[in-house]
Amino acid sequence: MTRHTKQLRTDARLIFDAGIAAVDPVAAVQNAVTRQGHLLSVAGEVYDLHQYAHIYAIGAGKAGATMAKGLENVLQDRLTAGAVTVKYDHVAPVTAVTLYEAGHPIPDAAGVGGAEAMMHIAQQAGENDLVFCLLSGGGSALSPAPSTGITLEEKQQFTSLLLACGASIDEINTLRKHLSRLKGGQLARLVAPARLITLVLSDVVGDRLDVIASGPTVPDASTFADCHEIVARYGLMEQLPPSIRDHLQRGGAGQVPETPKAGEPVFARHQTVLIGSNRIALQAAAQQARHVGYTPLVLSSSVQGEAREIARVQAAMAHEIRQCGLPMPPPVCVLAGGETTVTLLGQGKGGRNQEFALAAAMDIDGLEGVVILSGGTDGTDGPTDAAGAVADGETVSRAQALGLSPKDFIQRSDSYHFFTALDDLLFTGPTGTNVMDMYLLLVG
Ligand SMILES: Nc1ncnc2c1ncn2[C@@H]1O[C@H](COP(=O)(O)OP(=O)(O)O)[C@@H](O)[C@H]1O
Ligand SMILES: O=C(O)[C@@H](CO)OP(=O)(O)O
Ligand SMILES: [Mg+2]
Repeated sequence: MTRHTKQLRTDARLIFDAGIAAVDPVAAVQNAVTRQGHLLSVAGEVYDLHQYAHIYAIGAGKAGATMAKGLENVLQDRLTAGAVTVKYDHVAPVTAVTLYEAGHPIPDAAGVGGAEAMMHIAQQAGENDLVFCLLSGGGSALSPAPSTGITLEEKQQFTSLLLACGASIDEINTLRKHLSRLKGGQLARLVAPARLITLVLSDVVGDRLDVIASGPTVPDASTFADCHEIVARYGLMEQLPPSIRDHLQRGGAGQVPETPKAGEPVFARHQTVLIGSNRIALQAAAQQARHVGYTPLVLSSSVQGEAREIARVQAAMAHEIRQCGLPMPPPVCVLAGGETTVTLLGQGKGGRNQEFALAAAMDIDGLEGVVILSGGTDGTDGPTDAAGAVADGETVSRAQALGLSPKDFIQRSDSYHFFTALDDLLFTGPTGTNVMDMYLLLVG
């Protein structure tokens, strides 16, 4: 006897929400940073607040406002000032910190204003000051500080080129770091000699600190030589705006200083803490799954690849569990996370999670007691107002009854309208956090 699909759907949503709650930036900051009187404890290290004249908060990222809020809750009147850039509308009620709302993924003039405010604070912070840097996904586009000679327009043009060429976030950010005055550890140079604590919410597979938001406060292992390789690999040289080509060429010839490397004294007074990640979200979701009666199985927080292909793997697991109880008998909740990609096929509307759910629906057609939920933890999947979508074994037959062909919708990259018609989009609203996506499979 399988659990009713409706119950599975309710449970899937509960499990997804528990994952998101675990990486809520306000809570995550307050878990990592605690205060007792004048003693501040940051992931095991203790700071005596009496030793610091001023405490500042700088940073950038989609979760910047909620991270700042968490820090204000802990530091209260000890926080002197701050400048944090967030994506438009990703705000939270903060008092000491000034929020700059700016464009993402293409940087804009508002972002330049935020980056300048952040660099100003970093520069004026002295030996007796403490600077918190709050970083989350989106931080790269939200902190444009083009190297001398490069205009914002050129950087915008270049960003569009980069995002469309198929390069990985690691490769994209290697280039960004070498065209910036603050990325790739250069912000740490400005903060020194002040004490620096960086709090990071990871939105990249592997949680690499030098990749998230282009690692403005950590050592950068990449070089101008790497930039040249990437430009060659994606055939970008001809399309580069002239100032950018010139800058990379001068960098390659040793005429522009490299980003700071590991071991440089600039990182001596620096602590970095990863406060939230996809793995942390999955673990909390798994706990919730157990709580509502499923055996949880966390597969991986590092899923990457074409959304519609990854979805087929999850659907295949559904078949195996249903048919022969392997790798575990129902009720089971298989959890995975990461960030897929979508090769667009048409002009429709959708996101990688909606596409995932649509592809999964086609493969679990007719299966009883199976629900698949795919959702972005930031609450916005692609250029839509949905976080993702939910599919079950009846999704395809319900669509067909409405005269809709799932295959046509996939071919038009129009998963949003497919799930709109079925009323199966997943809505959370902007969550204030951002640790990539979660893929849940429930077999009851
Ligand atoms: N019609 C569509 N169908 C499926 N995916 C889409 C569609 N349009 C855009 N996307 C995908 O949405 C992604 C951007 O999603 P978004 O949630 O804004 O990213 P992030 O949260 O990582 O910044 C792009 O990688 C793009 O491939
Ligand atoms: O800011 C960035 O560099 C990346 C990774 O952290 O985030 P996003 O893909 O959201 O722009
Ligand atoms: Mg998103």
